[in-house]
Amino acid sequence: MTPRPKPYCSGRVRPHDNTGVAMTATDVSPFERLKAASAEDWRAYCQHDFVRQLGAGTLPRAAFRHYLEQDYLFLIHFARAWGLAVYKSRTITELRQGLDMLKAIVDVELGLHVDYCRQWGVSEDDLMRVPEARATMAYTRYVLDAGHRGDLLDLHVALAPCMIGYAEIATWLNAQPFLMRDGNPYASWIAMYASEEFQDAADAERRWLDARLASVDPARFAALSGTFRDATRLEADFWQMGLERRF
Ligand SMILES: Cc1ncc(C[n+]2csc(CCO)c2C)c(N)n1
Repeated sequence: MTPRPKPYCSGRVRPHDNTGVAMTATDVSPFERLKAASAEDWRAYCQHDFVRQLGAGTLPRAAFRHYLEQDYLFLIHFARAWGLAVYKSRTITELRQGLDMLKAIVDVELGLHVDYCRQWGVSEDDLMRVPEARATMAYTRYVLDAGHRGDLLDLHVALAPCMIGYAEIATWLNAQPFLMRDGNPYASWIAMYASEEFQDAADAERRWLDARLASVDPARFAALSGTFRDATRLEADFWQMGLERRF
């Protein structure tokens, strides 16, 4: 699959545009500034060994199965997080957005996940019995707590590494020379997150965040950056949990 062009610039400030007028840091989108504030953690998450091995086709199948099992539990808690987004909504538009995400996960994605797990030798009964790993608990409960303590923006920022990270990971993988293009057992996983539908959803989330972040003051931006960094590190821990098959 051909990677799509990035909707935003890379996060580095271009010194000049073609008018010859010096550009400032404000030319970088607010979401890119959020990423830039956690650049090393973001890179460690998006370019984690789990991701690299998945792209190279060398990831042990047992590690991927362990990840898929935990991801089933993860999805259930993410559905709850969108339920919380409904509760935290102040407008009908926000409420409908949360409801649509909640319904998409409950009515569609969980079913697709069960089907996909079956292809990997994990039955629905197996999924029902999976004990929750600590990394799954830590990440999902962190996101729910960020939403409980804060407002809808705090919740969206905590959800951003999930919503946007996977889209960036798929785009990045498709551009890597180490990508196994033929016969990669993980090709359908990469293709799903590289799909136009998924990339469009990530773009919509970037736009939502850019609109909200544009009007926050520096202290609030710093606090949100902390939430974003925490959630990003918890995503990296989730990969590591898969790699080590840890509970
Ligand atoms: C650990 C982990 N992080 C992110 C995703 C991707 N993801 C899960 S739910 C959702 C939004 C609604 O579909 C997205 C993008 C995942 N599967 N597992």
